[in-house]
Amino acid sequence: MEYKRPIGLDIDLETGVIPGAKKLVRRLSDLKGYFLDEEAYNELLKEDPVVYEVYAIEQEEKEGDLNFATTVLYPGKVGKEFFFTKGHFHAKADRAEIYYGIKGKGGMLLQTPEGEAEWIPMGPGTVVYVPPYWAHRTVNTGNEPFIFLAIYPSDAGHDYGSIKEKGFSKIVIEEDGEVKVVDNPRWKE
Ligand SMILES: O=C(CO)[C@@H](O)[C@H](O)[C@H](O)COP(=O)(O)O
Ligand SMILES: [Fe+2]
Repeated sequence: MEYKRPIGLDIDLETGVIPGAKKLVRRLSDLKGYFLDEEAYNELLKEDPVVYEVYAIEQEEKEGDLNFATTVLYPGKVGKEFFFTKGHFHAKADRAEIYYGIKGKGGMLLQTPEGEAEWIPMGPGTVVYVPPYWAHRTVNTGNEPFIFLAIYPSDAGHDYGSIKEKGFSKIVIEEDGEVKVVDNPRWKE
């Protein structure tokens, strides 16, 4: 049998960069239709800022193997809504995942297929278990990059469709200088 070689790498804990990883960049223009305030979205689109970057070390989509990736989620808001990742179910919906907070301040919105949502605040050292079947999106509620590591089955895949269409039942906003998790007025079951 041919064995794969082990990997040992140092994540840059200041920048989130994983040496040799595949880099993915998501700009505001990649998130069209995701934010509530369309006017604020179109205004900020003139600058089209980078919202997040992902550094991933991925294996073939085979049962039993693992991928890992850091995400660098930049601070910012569209209207009242904090910058977030697209959010997804896994294509193989029963695949779980572990997140680990490295730097900055934020949290994770999770949601069942029925739309039951949960908010878990995250900072450096926070570990989050994403159970099978839960969609997940991270949100930066601070004013520096929010950096975290994700470890997930290499055959999990991403299913962005239903979140893109319906969003999460909760949104994370700044109101009166406070972080609030409130009902999404546009949520439709
Ligand atoms: O959950 C995973 C992998 O299963 C993370 O690595 C995200 O892929 C990343 O934080 C970007 O978020 P999305 O754009 O994929 O929602
Ligand atoms: Fe995931």
